[in-house]
Amino acid sequence: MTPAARLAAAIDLLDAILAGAPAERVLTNWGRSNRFAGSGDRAAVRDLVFDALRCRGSFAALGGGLTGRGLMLGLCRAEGRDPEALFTGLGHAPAPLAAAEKAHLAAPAPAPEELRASDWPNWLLPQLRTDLGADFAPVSARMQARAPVFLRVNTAKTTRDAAQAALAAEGIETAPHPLAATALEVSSGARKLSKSHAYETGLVELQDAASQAMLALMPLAPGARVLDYCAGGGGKALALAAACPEAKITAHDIDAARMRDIAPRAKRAGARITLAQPGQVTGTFDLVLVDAPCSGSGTWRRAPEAKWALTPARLAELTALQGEILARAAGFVAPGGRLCYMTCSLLAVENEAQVAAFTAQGLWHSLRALRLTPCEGGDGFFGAVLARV
Ligand SMILES: C[S@@+](CC[C@H](N)C(=O)[O-])C[C@H]1O[C@@H](n2cnc3c(N)ncnc32)[C@H](O)[C@@H]1O
Repeated sequence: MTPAARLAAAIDLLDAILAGAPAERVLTNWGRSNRFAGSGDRAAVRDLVFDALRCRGSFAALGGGLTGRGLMLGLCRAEGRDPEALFTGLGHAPAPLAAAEKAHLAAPAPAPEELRASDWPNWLLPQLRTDLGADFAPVSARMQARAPVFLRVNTAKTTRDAAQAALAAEGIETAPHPLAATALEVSSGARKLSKSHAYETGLVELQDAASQAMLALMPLAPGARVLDYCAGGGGKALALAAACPEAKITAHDIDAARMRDIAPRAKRAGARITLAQPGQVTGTFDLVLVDAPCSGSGTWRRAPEAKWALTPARLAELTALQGEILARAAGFVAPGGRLCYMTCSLLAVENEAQVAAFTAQGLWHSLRALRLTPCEGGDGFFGAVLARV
């Protein structure tokens, strides 16, 4: 496919997504019904679609409208590509520019800070400005770019240097990342990863560097009993198992289906993780981790659709749920144990305010907390370690 044909495909897909269809489904269906498109084409079209969802506000403003075509015109303008050379109507290229489009593209663009702000949901802007303070502008700029691909080295099986060498031998170039001693940032060859020997034999796992940095917060003694109360696909449980192979780790989630990948992932990693059925946790634990359901605002570079789907009502539901889960999970902490609360959110209402509300009852206090934003390289993340008063 030519670059112009890829733009034309992305325009159609974005129109379907803007009409309410989920991006992943739209992309999968397009791949199935356009078998001529090779893996390079599919990846390029996917990147165009996700770039446009991430920068939806600014591309629409630059391109002249919130439509697939407006977004792709905005992308061309943001990247300094000449739309007239691509929108030619020849072959599979998008139709040539109309007079009104030419006039819009020739008019001065809004100021960069106005464009960056428009890539957040408008209703959330006051909250974000308050919560991020001086970090608002740099975080907004980071959130417009694609997230890096990070790996966690499974230190139960190998070292970071050895994992890096094994990956390089398979054409996957990486560099150590300062956020965590286990983190490697992939600089090329990311698409080879899932079929690589290093990945299949559990030397590395996909995990954001900020997520890895959060694990350093957690007190882990050999033999500790650990409960990952909101385990999902087991990212945190697996990292805990790698950091402390002697720990006795139990994974739990309200939705058993979400935990279905834990067994194969643990097998690959050589980790032992016990699964608890929803609501069937028994006993007490030295460490209880609550990686709470949240807005995911710290991960919106990777999941930009979620950014536009969040509503004030959903955020209120999530914060209420976070408080309930924290209170329930606290009941599983053994005397002298620790409760660790985490989110991948940038919003204080899900982070500091949640910890403040929990500790205000006077039964628990916060020992330490860590807040990371994409300015440190990884996703936005928050973690706090709590102990009984
Ligand atoms: C942020 S995700 C967990 C991600 C996971 N820890 C990881 O690292 O891959 C939050 C999880 O909380 C689960 N959850 C939601 N409500 C819950 C509840 N009341 N009790 C336990 N888990 C819950 C969701 O099903 C979801 O899998």
